[in-house]
Amino acid sequence: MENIFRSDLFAGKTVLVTGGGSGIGLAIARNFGTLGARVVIAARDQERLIEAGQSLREAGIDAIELAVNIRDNDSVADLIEQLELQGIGIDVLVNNAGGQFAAPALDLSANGFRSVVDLNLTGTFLMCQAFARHCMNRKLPGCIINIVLCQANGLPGMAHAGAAREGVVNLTRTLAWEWSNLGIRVNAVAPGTIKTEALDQYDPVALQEGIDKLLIKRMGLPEEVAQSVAYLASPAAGFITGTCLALDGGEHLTGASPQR
Ligand SMILES: CCC/C=C/C(=O)SCCNC(=O)CCNC(=O)[C@H](O)C(C)(C)COP(=O)([O-])OP(=O)([O-])OC[C@H]1O[C@@H](n2cnc3c(N)ncnc32)[C@H](O)[C@@H]1OP(=O)([O-])[O-]
Ligand SMILES: NC(=O)C1=CN([C@@H]2O[C@H](COP(=O)(O)OP(=O)(O)OC[C@H]3O[C@@H](n4cnc5c(N)ncnc54)[C@H](OP(=O)(O)O)[C@@H]3O)[C@@H](O)[C@H]2O)C=CC1
Repeated sequence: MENIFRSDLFAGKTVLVTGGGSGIGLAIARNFGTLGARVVIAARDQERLIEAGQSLREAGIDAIELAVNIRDNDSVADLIEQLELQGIGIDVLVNNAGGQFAAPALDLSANGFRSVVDLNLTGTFLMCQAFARHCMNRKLPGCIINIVLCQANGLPGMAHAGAAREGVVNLTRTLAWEWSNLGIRVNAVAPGTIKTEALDQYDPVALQEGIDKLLIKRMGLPEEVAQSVAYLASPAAGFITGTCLALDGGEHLTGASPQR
């Protein structure tokens, strides 16, 4: 996919992408790297992360891998501490790590519901808070982009994820208010169905039914998400905060297809 941005747009900037070792997160990291940024990719699976980091370096990108479990406050604090010890300042945080499983609401155990809220909502909050403190320490502005899900019309078959991600959209607005005085812009991107390996765990028939309902009848590409995120982090979006950009072929109008 053609990159519409200037190749030195993020020169001198460092971007931290959670879940940057795979799928959409890796595409986001690669895109920022291609536009001149140093990228830090962070997730749990070290083997996958190192492989992803190597692929970025082979493409000439300055990339660093670090471990984090965003559900664990100590792990999040440790990530930021390691960066600060190495003298690495983060300018842009992309909260991409997340996920869920499909299950009817009546079948969800309390622990299953809690684990998805914990990952997607609490984990995102912990990363945002640690980043805002990091910006305060540096006395520099910052930018947060939260990757959510298209959940505007409800998310049948994924009640936990819909609730958690709607929570992140509201959190995005609230943090935009609270941290405006720190010069931190906070926005979200809500992708619809995006072609990544992670989709293998969903019912292909249900996915196709969703695509058939769309106004733009195809899956989105990770690179399309990456370019939207780059736009929101760029000076061109300097007047934008507290928004959620739908990147979903119209799914926010047509409604989600029930997952089974
Ligand atoms: C259209 C699609 C668009 C979206 C695409 C994407 O998002 S792509 C991205 C796609 N990538 C991903 O989605 C990957 C991300 N997924 C994950 O990281 C994890 O699976 C997790 C956060 C969902 C749970 O993490 P965890 O370490 O806390 O897991 P744990 O093992 O400790 O279980 C906790 C509770 O959850 C329950 N439970 C778990 N799985 C299932 C299931 N399949 N079924 C039913 N229940 C399930 C489990 O039984 C337990 O409850 P119990 O028995 O004690 O009452
Ligand atoms: N593909 C799609 O259609 C859509 C995806 N999304 C969202 O976009 C994001 C990326 O999705 P995609 O690339 O497709 O799927 P992936 O499963 O490849 O990405 C999820 C990433 O999150 C990381 N992650 C999960 N749990 C944790 C944790 N506790 N701490 C740190 N990192 C964690 C994973 O790495 P590791 O396991 O190594 O920790 C992985 O890299 C997810 O939030 C997903 O829900 C939203 C809409 C649609």
